[in-house]
Amino acid sequence: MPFVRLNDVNLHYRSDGDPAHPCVVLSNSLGTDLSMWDAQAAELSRHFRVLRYDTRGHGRSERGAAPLTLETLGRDVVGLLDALAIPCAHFCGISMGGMIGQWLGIHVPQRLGKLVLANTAARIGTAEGWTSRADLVRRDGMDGVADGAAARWFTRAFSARSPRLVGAMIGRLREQDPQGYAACCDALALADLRDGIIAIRCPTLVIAGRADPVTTVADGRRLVEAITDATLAEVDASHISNIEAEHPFSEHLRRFLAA
Ligand SMILES: O=C(O)CCC(=O)CC(=O)O
Repeated sequence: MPFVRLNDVNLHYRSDGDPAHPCVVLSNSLGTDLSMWDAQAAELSRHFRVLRYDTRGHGRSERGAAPLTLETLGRDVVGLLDALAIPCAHFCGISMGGMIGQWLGIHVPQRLGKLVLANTAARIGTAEGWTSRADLVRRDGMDGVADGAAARWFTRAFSARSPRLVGAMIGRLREQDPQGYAACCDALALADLRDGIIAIRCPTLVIAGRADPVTTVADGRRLVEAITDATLAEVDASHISNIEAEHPFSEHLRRFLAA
C-alpha cells in the first residue's frame, strides 16, 4: 500500500482505476478509514481514477503534530494531489470528509472539479461536544465512543440486517489510534465554515441521510441554500449513508460525476 510524505506525516492512500481517467478523491468520516469506500471505489473505478486516503490519525496515516486543524486536513489533500501530479480532481467526502471538501471548495477551487458533500454540515456539533469527546478518548481509549457508535452511524433496521458489516465498522473504530481520533475532534471543534461556504462555486451535490441524527437533512438543505450551484439528494440511511444506502449513494455519485 503506498504512502506519500506530507510535511510531518506519512499519508496512506490507494489509487484504483486507470490513472489516465479523471480523478475522484474519496475522504472518510471520523473514526473510519479508506476501506469505507470499497463499494463506491469498485463502481467508480470503471470510469474514474479513484484516489482514497486515510485522513491523518486514521487507518495507516500518521497523526502528525498537534494541534490539528481543518486547514491542515485540507492541505493534506492538496499535498496528495501534488505528489501524484494531479492538477484537478473531483472530491467526495462524508461527514468530516465533507467538511474537508467544503474547505477545498472555499480555499483551492482551482484544484476541484465537482464536489460531493455527504452527511455533513458547515458546522458539525459544538466545540464543547468535540472537546469532551477528545478528552474521553484520550483518557479511556476508543471504547467510550465505539460503544454507542452503531446507533449514531446506522439505523437499527440496517444494524439488524447487516450485523457483520456493522460489527466490522465498529471493530475498526475500536482499533483507531485514540490520539489521532482526538486530534480530529480538536480540528472539528474549531471548524466552522458557515460564513465561508457562499464562496463555493463548483458544481456541488449534497447527499443527506433521512435518518441521520448527526448531520441532518436540514443541515444538507442549509448547504444547498448557501452554495450557488448545489443540489440535494436524500437517501434512506443514517450517518454512514454510503454503506447503509450503498446502491442509491453510488448511483447519485456516478450520475453527478458523469453529467
Ligand atoms: O462522522 C464524522 O465524521 C463526524 C461526526 C461523528 O463523529 C459521528 C459520530 O458520532 O461518530
